[in-house]
Amino acid sequence: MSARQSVVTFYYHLLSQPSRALKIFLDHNQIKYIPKEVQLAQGEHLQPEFEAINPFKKVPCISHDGFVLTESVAILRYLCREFIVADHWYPKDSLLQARVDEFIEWQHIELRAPLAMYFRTKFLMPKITGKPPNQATVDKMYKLMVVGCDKVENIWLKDKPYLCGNNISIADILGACEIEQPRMSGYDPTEGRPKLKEWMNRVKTDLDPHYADAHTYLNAIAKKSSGESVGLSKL
Ligand SMILES: N[C@@H](CCC(=O)N[C@@H](CS)C(=O)NCC(=O)O)C(=O)O
Repeated sequence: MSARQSVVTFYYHLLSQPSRALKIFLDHNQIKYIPKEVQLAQGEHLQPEFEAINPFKKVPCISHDGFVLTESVAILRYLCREFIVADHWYPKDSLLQARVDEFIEWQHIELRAPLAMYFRTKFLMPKITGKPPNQATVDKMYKLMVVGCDKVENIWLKDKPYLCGNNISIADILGACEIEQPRMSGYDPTEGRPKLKEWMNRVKTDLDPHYADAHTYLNAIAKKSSGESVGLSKL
């Protein structure tokens, strides 16, 4: 267990993919934390009080015994060092750890960027601004999103049950939370991708009830015809 005495203070919002990944990891590993939901729709993250905590004005971030850390990947690695968690989450073995790092580095640009941008341009910004989406941008993001999801199906999951080998790791939590995001804008990456679908089910089974809990709000939006009739008061 951590040498530090205080519990983690966790700033998050559940429509944020990396926030969900962190919440699932904290809950699953029974790491005590004080939850601080940051109301993005109300611009709470832009207020001086939050800026004083995270100058980047984004979620997630944590504060642990006065040590503030941003960036979900850095936070997950920190938690794996500071708390007693099973080795498979971020293996100490150099080669196994390198495989986890390989996915985490890859996913920022090739998975997270297009999936998040598709969600943002097709669903989120029209909701916020009341203006129709820029179709050319939506189409561009759609194509990149399909390429990213195909790479998960055909390369990352080609011959192994989890993204980085035979065991679940922080890569799987981060990856699964990204894959969930475009469902809110009407695109389900598991359709037509059997390996990805099986892997998502495997990850959910491993992490429930915490996985389902973190995705309650997202599932409600995804269910209602791409969220058209769901308000974003909690965003
Ligand atoms: N690379 C960061 C991404 C953080 C990020 O982009 N957070 C988004 C939500 S997913 C946010 O807070 N956006 C608010 C804004 O940009 O105004 C991480 O992985 O933690």
